[in-house]
Amino acid sequence: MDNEVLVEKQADFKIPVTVLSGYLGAGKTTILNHVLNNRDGLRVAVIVNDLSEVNIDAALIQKEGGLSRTDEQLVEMSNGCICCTLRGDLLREVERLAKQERFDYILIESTGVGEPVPVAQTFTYIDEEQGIDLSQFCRLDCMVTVVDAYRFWHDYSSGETLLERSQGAHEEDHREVVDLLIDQIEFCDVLLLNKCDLVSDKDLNELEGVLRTLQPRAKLIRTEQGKVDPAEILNTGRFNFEEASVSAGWMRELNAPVHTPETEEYGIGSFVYVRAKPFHPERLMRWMEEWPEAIIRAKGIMWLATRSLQAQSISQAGPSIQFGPAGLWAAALPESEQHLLLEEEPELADSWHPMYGDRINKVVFIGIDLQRAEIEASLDQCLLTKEEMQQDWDSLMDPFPQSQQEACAIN
Ligand SMILES: Nc1nc2c(ncn2[C@@H]2O[C@H](COP(=O)(O)OP(=O)(O)OP(=O)(O)O)[C@@H](O)[C@H]2O)c(=O)[nH]1
Repeated sequence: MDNEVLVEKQADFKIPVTVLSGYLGAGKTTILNHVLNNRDGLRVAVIVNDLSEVNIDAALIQKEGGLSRTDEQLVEMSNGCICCTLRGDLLREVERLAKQERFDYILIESTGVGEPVPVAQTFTYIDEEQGIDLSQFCRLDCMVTVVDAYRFWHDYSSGETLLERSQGAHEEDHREVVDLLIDQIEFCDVLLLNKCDLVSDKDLNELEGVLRTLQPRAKLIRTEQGKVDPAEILNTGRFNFEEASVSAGWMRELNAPVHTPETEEYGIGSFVYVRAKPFHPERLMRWMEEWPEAIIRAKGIMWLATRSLQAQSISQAGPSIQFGPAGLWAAALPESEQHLLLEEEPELADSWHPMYGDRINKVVFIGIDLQRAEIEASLDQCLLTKEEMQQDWDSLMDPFPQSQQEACAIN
């Protein structure tokens, strides 16, 4: 390569970044150490985020990761989470490391309670407040989520909040453990199913089927003691914000014109419930209180008869059911705005109801051995009857939360 080409190539170099997420104890540090010990001469800068003051993971990596003290660097970010309170610090730290032009790679271990989307946004959007555009120096290469194969179902069905486990990122952190697990799984490029040594083949196959349905785009790799080929998570070129944002299984199902059934071997399946009729709020509430156990994940929008202006969103994972306002229906907008919207989104016009416009119930259900006909029939019972359709909908009782602030767990 002549010198000019080489200089140009170096000027274009953007340091690749891999982010490891995954619930507490899933095996992130173990994986990081394994990758560092097999890094094949790459000069790596590592950022380790810990919620507590004492960064134990950093100490372990320092001891076991074999980083060269002269050529490489370990940065500890403690006492907060890089997806929220320490986001600004992450921006500045990555900018500082990238500008040194000493490293070939940046590896980040997020806290176990960190959400991947805000971390990915840190690399994708210009931060106006700090005037930093990380995309000038870095290229987010791969978002990795580590899943603990042994603890998954336990954590999934525990019904506990992070605060109840004393794992909250702050005193107001009311997130449920299962919602965090699902957020981490639904936004990633690679899923590492770790601790496979502790689970039978049959259970692993079933869990793998569930994870693939929740997250069809990511590459799924089984690991034991974090032993993964570094090439699977470094310099993969897999990250793409737009693709990752719409990669969740429920979103694909919702947008897929034709539903392709998953493998039936473990009875894992999904379907979309679509009805252009509103729900009777009290009957729907009762249905939700008796939520069928076979449903692992549900997500979508709902139309309550008492709320003709606003769509409601529903998001369920295990015992956690979140329900709350999701914005105005297009049919509730002034006519001029409606026209503009319909011009911009012609597919909205295709499904426009002459009386109710875009108001609709559209919910994806993912589960094991889902009794689709039964679920649909019982939900149909919660829709307004023919007679109720003619009555005053506003006079119905509505037990659901009224505002976004009130939006809460139903169970
Ligand atoms: N049996 C078994 N144990 C594992 C495996 N991977 C990691 N461990 C153990 O699980 C525990 C937690 O592993 P870590 O790598 O510290 O997990 P982490 O995700 O970094 O944990 P936090 O930083 O607390 O979120 C340690 O005791 C590991 O030795 C595995 O594949 N099998």
